[in-house]
Amino acid sequence: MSTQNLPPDTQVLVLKPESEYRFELDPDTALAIKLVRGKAEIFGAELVPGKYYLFGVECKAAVFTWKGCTIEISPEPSTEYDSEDTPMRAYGNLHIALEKMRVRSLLSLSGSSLAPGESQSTTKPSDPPRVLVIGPANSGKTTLCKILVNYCVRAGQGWSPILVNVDPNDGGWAVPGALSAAAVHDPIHTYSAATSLGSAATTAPMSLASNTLFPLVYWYGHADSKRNPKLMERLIRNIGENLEERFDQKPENKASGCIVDTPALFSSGPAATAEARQRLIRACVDAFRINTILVVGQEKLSAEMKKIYSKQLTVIKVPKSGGVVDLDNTFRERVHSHQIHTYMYGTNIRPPPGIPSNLVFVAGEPNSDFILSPASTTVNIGDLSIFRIGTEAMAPVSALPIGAKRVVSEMQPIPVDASLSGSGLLNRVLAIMAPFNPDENERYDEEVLDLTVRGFVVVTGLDLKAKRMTILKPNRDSIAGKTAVVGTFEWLDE
Ligand SMILES: Nc1ncnc2c1ncn2[C@@H]1O[C@H](COP(=O)(O)OP(=O)(O)OP(=O)(O)O)[C@@H](O)[C@H]1O
Repeated sequence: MSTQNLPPDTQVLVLKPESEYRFELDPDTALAIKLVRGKAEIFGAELVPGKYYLFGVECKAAVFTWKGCTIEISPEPSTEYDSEDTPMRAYGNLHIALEKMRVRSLLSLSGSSLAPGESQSTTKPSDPPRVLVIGPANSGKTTLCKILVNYCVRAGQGWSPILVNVDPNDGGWAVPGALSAAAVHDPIHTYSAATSLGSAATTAPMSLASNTLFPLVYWYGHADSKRNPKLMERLIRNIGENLEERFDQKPENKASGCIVDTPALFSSGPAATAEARQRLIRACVDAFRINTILVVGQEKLSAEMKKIYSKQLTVIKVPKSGGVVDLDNTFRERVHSHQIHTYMYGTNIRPPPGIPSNLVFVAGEPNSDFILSPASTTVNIGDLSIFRIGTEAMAPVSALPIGAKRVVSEMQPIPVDASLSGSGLLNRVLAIMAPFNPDENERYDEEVLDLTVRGFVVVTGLDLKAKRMTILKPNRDSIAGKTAVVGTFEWLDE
């Protein structure tokens, strides 16, 4: 192919059928990819030919093709290679199996007695696929969830599966520390490490954009799911209880089922964590009425799951992709900071040189659609009731005097006085919660744990003398009179 009219530093790559081009971006670098021939997809989301797709914010991803394709890549990223060894055939088969469950479920929900080609004896009311994806750290759990959800919405059957993210390290559609769920109608695009579950429009749930997903969000407040397992468990159950009533329950949506992405805690680990792991898996299985567990790339975990659950549900071991990148803690911390920045400011990736900005798209949409402008306001400290949940205020058990018991439980909401110098609120992310039950008789001590999140703000300034604090928030809504919960995430607006 002629490279005469191509932007500088552009390479043209021909991919063989069932192979993929993998890339990893360094900080502050961007990449544009254009599909020029054939069909290609990124984690299940199809690329439209002729458009430049833009990637940034340390994105790591792969362009996969079933039948072969030609792509243009500008400029050359520091890490890139192509591979014919992918687990996509296994993932595709998995999708077909889940699709069959959806069709059977829809037929049973719409009262049809027979599926084409099925005899009376095999036709019985069927559950939609409710899938739990577990596996070790960096096994590609989130990526597999995305691929399965994307294949589902691309099937052209009007499905909208619910994607649940109970990995607080990931942040889902909100900020890190959040657990969330959303009904997905359109493919999820991968373009930045800060938005692993897609669209920037969803990173500011308090603002409205035309294509906004409306996630159901709960606030855990920490990156490590082992930090407060009881709280994790409670929030997981809360999401499960809310799913039914929150999302549209027309038959196509109900039959679409759900896919649950989990933290790496769920893989093997020291004996001490085994019980917590089992409890969290059990919480997910019960809360989402899971009927299929997918174990990514770990034989031992898959054997363990089969032993415990094989009587009640299907356990399937799925291969790990060789392309999954090992993400270390420094990278994850950087990503957390990018995620909070993205929540406030949106995504603004500068196109590589030579590519006109009007021709580049982020996730298939104009670049400018992804830029948000947050508001900074100063409020009286007393305008906001702030709580933290148990653990952070607790001394470790080993530090307590012999015989002494904890007086604060992991689940106890503790009021935080922002006017005290040691409040620790400066630069902290706060979740602004939905209102308490207006009926006084329905109120209870730990109610704040069960409230959903309306949005997130960051305390960017504290003036103890004037008893005022400066808050950065993604929109102009007033926060006066609201309740907030603080976790352990800090962020500097640089
Ligand atoms: N085939 C691939 N080619 C290139 N990069 C990939 C591929 N598959 C996954 N990745 C990247 O590898 C990284 C880790 O993958 P992913 O987040 O899916 O793993 P995980 O098991 O969910 O991680 P965690 O430990 O956070 O639970 C992500 O940045 C993802 O985009």
